Amino acid sequence: MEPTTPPPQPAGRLCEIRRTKKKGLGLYAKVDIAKATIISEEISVEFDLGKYKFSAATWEDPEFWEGTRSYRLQPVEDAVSDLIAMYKDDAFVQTVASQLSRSLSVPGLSDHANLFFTNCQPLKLTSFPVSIFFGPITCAFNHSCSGNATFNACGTGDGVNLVTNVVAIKPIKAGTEITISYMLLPFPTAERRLRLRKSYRFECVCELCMDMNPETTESFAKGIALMKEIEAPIERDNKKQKTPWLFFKSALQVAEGYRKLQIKDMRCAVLWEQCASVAAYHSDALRTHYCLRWAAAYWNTLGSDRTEALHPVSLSPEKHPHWGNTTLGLSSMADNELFRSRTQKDALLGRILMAGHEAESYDRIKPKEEDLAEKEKLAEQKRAELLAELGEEEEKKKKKKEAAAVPKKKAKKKGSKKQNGRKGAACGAEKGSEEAIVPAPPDQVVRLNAVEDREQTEASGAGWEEVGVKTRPH
Ligand SMILES: C[S@@+](CC[C@H](N)C(=O)[O-])C[C@H]1O[C@@H](n2cnc3c(N)ncnc32)[C@H](O)[C@@H]1O
Repeated sequence: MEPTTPPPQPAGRLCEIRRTKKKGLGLYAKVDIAKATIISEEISVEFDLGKYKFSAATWEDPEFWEGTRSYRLQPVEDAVSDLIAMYKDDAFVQTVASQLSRSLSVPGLSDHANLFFTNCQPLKLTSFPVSIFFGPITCAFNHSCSGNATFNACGTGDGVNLVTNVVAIKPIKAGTEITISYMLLPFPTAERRLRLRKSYRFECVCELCMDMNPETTESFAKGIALMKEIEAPIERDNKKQKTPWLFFKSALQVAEGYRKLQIKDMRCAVLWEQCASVAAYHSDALRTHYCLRWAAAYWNTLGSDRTEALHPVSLSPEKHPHWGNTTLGLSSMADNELFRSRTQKDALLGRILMAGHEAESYDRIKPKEEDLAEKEKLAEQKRAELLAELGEEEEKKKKKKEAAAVPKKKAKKKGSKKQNGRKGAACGAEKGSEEAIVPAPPDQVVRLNAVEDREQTEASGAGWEEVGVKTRPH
């Protein structure tokens, strides 16, 4: 018998809950919804996943799901009893949790554990893993491998509650089902379905999975190949000892790749934010700027107010003496008298962050020609100073040697010829004090150039990738 369609339930101004054909309940647009509109917003429950010892392995482990009542379900039970205790006054949480709690004490329950998890989303916010237990509206959004909306979790600012909002990533016509992607699924259809089955225990019936059109499949396959290609540097650097520098370098490539693929979700925002943190940590204000702008632009598209929270990222926790402090950037602004007042600083940072939705291309932050000329002049001066310094040093050493050699020379006149032939500096010293400032031996020149190159590059930011990876301390 066909299930009776429940009367539309109030879900908000823009969407309502209805019965779908094959997926139980779902959310439908009541009106035409423009891209980037916040469709729903509600308080959700946040868990510290670490506390319940859910590792990525458990998540993927078929035994975890297949097993009857095994010790593996203990974390679910713990989580549920904590839920009940924590949300005494929340009718929704109480109903779901007590249902789960009852089910959990019956053998053969992996489906119920699954029910719990299908209404949860594992997330890695900041540095700790958390899972979000969705509120009653958010948990009614069905999945699609090419969803027209995305969910997004952000703090309410009180440091306690977590808001989940669902934001349109495409224009959605009235009457269309609103779907989100439960997982990041840059895989071919068969693999996507397998992953969904393993993690969420349903057979996906979304349009992309049902679409056998070779064109779509082919373009999707191309997308995946490209995605793998762009994510390869991070994979590779992860295998090597990952350093912040390497991370930044490959993260930028990935971010650019996401942009080319027109992927616009939390991944992008988080990635740019991480890049910004790395750059800010190293007092690289220009790159901090650049990455923060991208992060802000993505969060904004997702309808998040996280832009506000980005401000602390711009404050470099530690200044590294060697790493390009610029007078233009956020790090130095943070130290400036003018910006000590919080409101002033916030206003300014706000302007900076919001100013460049279409952030300049990476190339544009390379130094201008005239800056380079100026830097070259300075480097030349520095080089001359260093050479002079080295000359003085050499002279001192030479005089010391001379003083030490005089009694020996007297004793062994023949031996002095050999000694002179060996060292240029010593040879010059013997000829007279004007010739004491001799060109440094080749190894010194090389070292000098290396120092100079690095200083120049660090100050300008040019050649950052190549030089940065090799020479910067991590
Ligand atoms: C978070 S709930 C969504 C609301 C659910 N349809 C309901 O009636 O409560 C997730 C469940 O919806 C169903 N579902 C969601 N997306 C689906 C899809 N693309 N294909 C098949 N089933 C889906 C699965 O049963 C899944 O476990």
